[in-house]
Amino acid sequence: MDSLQMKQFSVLLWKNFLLKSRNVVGLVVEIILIFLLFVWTLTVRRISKKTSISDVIFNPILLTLPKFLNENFDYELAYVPSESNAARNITEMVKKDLNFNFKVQGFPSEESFERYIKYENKDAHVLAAIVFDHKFKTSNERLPLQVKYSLRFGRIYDPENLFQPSKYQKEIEWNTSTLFPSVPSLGPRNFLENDGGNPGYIREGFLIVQHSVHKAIMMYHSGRAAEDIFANTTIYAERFPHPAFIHDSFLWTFIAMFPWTILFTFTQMALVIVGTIMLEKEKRLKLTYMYAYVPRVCLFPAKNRRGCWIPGMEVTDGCEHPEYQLMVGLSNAMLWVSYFITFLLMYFIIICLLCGILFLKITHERVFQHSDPLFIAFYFMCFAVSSVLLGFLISTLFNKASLATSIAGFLHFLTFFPYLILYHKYDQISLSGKLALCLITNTALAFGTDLICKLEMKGHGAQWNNFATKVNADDDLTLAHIIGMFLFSAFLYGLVAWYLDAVFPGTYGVPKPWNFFLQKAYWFGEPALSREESQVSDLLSSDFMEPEPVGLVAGIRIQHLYKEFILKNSTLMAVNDLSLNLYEGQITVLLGHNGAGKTTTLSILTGLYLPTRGKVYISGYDISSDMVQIRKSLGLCPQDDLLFPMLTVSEHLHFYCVIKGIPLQNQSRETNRMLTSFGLLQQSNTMSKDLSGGMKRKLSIIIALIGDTKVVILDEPTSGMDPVSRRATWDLLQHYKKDRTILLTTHHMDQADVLGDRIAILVMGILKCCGSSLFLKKLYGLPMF
Ligand SMILES: Nc1ncnc2c1ncn2[C@@H]1O[C@H](COP(=O)(O)OP(=O)(O)OP(=O)(O)O)[C@@H](O)[C@H]1O
Repeated sequence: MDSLQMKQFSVLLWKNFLLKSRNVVGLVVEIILIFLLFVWTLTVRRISKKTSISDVIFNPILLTLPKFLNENFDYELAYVPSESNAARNITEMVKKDLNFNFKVQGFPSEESFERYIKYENKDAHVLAAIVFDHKFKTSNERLPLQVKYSLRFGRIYDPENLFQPSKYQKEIEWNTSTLFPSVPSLGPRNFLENDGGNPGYIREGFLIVQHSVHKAIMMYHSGRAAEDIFANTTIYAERFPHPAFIHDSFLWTFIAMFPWTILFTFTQMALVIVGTIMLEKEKRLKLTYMYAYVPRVCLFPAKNRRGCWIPGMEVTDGCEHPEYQLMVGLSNAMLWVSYFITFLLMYFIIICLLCGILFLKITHERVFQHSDPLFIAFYFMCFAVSSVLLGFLISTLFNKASLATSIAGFLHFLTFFPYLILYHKYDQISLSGKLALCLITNTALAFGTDLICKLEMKGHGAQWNNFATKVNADDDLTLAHIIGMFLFSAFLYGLVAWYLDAVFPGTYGVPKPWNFFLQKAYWFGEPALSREESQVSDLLSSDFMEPEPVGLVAGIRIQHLYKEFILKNSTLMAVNDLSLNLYEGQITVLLGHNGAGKTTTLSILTGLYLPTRGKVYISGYDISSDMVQIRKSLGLCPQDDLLFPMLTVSEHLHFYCVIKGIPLQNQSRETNRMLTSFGLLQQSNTMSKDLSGGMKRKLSIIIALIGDTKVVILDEPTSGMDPVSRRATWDLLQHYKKDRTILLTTHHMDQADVLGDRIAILVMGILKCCGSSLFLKKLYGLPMF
């Protein structure tokens, strides 16, 4: 970045922050919205009390069969494989040990047992199946000494109604694949229940059946010796005692609602990012609405001044102009970076508020007790980076603001769904599966907030020194992974957005070839050699074209220019084979009725539209390849005033002086000269929203002329001015035309007559005649049309 670019970038940020600071009401509204979202978090914090639980000593429990077994009902003990006598004998011994009238039934394979359960509706009948993991070659083959088996239990049935699954159905999942509960706790699990509660390894009969199987296997191998050992043995189960601890019911509620709260908190930002960029793209503003998004967002749709509904955005009047910032010489990269920094700053403010709510002692207890606020802020900032770039990506995919914003809102919630759907299967997902899911920003956010809550529940909190360690032994995913995935997905989103923005810039803007990134010129710029050396022209000579002036340099050369618009069922040739030279030191007026093609021609000259065919050279540079170079000396006054309503006249001029590279020491001389010339000196501290229509036009003309602009394009510059101001402006334009190539459009004959050194008349996109006012008067007589 050279020093001019540094200055341009700083002035962009200066402008954004200045505008933001003047929109205090909007900022307050946003803070209130965030605060409302978190009021309920604090309310839950307030109503959920911490309880001190004294040390817990559990009573021993005699292992018995489940209480819900009903004597009058047929229960079964199953075994696999049925052809093994050893398996059958052991199951019979288990039945005898349990002292219950089970029917013992064998199955050749585990699959056949499953079929029996599923298709013969026997799950209420089978208490357990003992599945031996051995290949028995003959039915009399003995069990090996090292026995491998598994116990399979059925569902719990309501003791009152054996054919109805228990209402605790969900809770009986035993999670046998994990060593620890996925949600950790400071105290013992289900500390009020002697038998450990759910999963019901004791109360559902698992321990007693397991003990009986072990007893049977030992007796099978050791016979009497084992029988003697067990003859006078009674088995009790007793949970470990636990020292006193603090039970905080809040965290149990919070872990369920925190990802949701975070999701809603950032919804507005997701909409704002896409909505802002899309509006600028759709309305050809790129950047000029930037001031509007910060404070003036709302949760409800708003209407812009053209009556279109924009979800969640309030649109400000007065700043519509085709990619103006690019046209006056800012680079696309600089615009994106300034978007990025400004949005990131917005996130930063929200994240600071969020951290304030999480870490300040607003109620009797802080929401987070153990985590490091700086780490949490860093974590959310990494999310913000990813989220901003995802917003950039979405905005490059669409051309319509309303559609893109709706889809962004929809995607914001949709991308949270993988977390919701997979929440109960979380333990079964491999690390690589989790990392793949973390490519979706909101899913990663939800996984991460979940981990933060778990670390809080463990009493460690999320800290710089533990963010790369596992939260529990069964979960490989750490906060370090999540942060890494935020940054990686941000990189991917940014890469795709950059490519799409270049190749599909939308309705306005010049698309680059698909392989632009392979071209040296993209990275190192076009060599200055592309500057046109000769000014040989093949303009048509006819009775309607005055011969070209001799000895003048053509600042703009248009050659066989065509612009075709594809409409629904037809095509429209807005500019048709236009060839024209515009000379330095002259004002060339493009005259034509409404719809003649004047603005379209100007739009091509400024790089807003790509020509369908033809060439245009400005200061010797080809517009198709050297637009960046051309824009450095281009001044533009668009048909609609491009002004920031909340900036004063002098702030506008400072902004554009810096962008045009005018040294600071010359700025006040330059701006004072211009303001005095145009009679705006008294209004220099007036905000542009308070200027009259004519004054706004004058300011737009000053912006076009300021700096070393060699080529000035003015689209109906005096529209809306009173006759005196018009006359004064004409005089000034005559004064400023020296060394400049000025192109001006109008439909007013008198303006063309007074101002135009040469007048080109366009009719339905076709150049009908071109020459001095005198030449045209001779040709047509008065009035011309
Ligand atoms: N983006 C577009 N898509 C389709 N048609 C367009 C587009 N822009 C302009 N046109 C059409 O091209 C023709 C020329 O329009 P243009 O705006 O260049 O005329 P103009 O001479 O500037 O008119 P005015 O004096 O009213 O501004 C018109 O018929 C217009 O409807």
